[in-house]
Amino acid sequence: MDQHRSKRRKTKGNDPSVVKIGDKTISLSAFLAPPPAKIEEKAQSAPEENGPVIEGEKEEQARCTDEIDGHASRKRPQDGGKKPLRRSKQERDTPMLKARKALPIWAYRDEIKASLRGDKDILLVVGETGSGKSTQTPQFLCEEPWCHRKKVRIDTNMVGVGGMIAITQPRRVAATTLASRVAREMGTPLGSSGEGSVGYSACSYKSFCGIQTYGNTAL
Ligand SMILES: Nc1ncnc2c1ncn2[C@@H]1O[C@H](COP(=O)(O)OP(=O)(O)OP(=O)(O)O)[C@@H](O)[C@H]1O
Repeated sequence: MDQHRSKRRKTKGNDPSVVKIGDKTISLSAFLAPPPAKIEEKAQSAPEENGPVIEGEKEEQARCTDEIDGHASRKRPQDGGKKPLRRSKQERDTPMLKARKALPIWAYRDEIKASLRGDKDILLVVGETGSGKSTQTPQFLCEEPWCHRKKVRIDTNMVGVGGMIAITQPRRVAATTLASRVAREMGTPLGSSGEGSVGYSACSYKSFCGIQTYGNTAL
């Protein structure tokens, strides 16, 4: 038994990569050492191992200064081969924001916002059905400083004015659907429904949007 075992496997000297089976000596060094080409390949891919970069993200990193909803996102200086620059979750476009950006009206958002600055009070927007007039225009405008709620003095009283966008829809179902859609796009909960009107409290600027059917009073 001992003789049989010693015949099966003997190593030569202290070299662990050499195995002796019977009267044959086999060197495993070629199998144990990684091939040189692979080492080179690994060295090249090493920086990516610091943090996997999602496909297309490199491009996005380069476009880090892209405007998102009118706010320029932060851009970090190139750090010479350190960890790849990654955009935070908030900076990445959500599927909803991507869908908004794909609407025809998105390209005109700056023009729409600029048109109502200064002393201009009225803007008529004409666009195809589904181009984003109802869902997007209020979201563009509620970011404007003039749309924010302000306190003004009337006689001796300080009163809050502005901070409201009223949107009319001819049918209650249409109003509810629109309110629900815009609330989802803005990431705000739907407001409580008042009698004969539907509305949602909107956006972090504390503006308020009321979506109404004709004939109802503003929220
Ligand atoms: N409730 C909803 N669910 C899913 N997508 C919606 C919803 N409401 C609107 N959308 C999407 O938003 C896009 C813009 O809709 P919006 O109502 O703003 O267009 P519109 O220009 O006002 O159309 P219309 O002239 O018919 O009122 C639609 O094309 C659709 O893709």
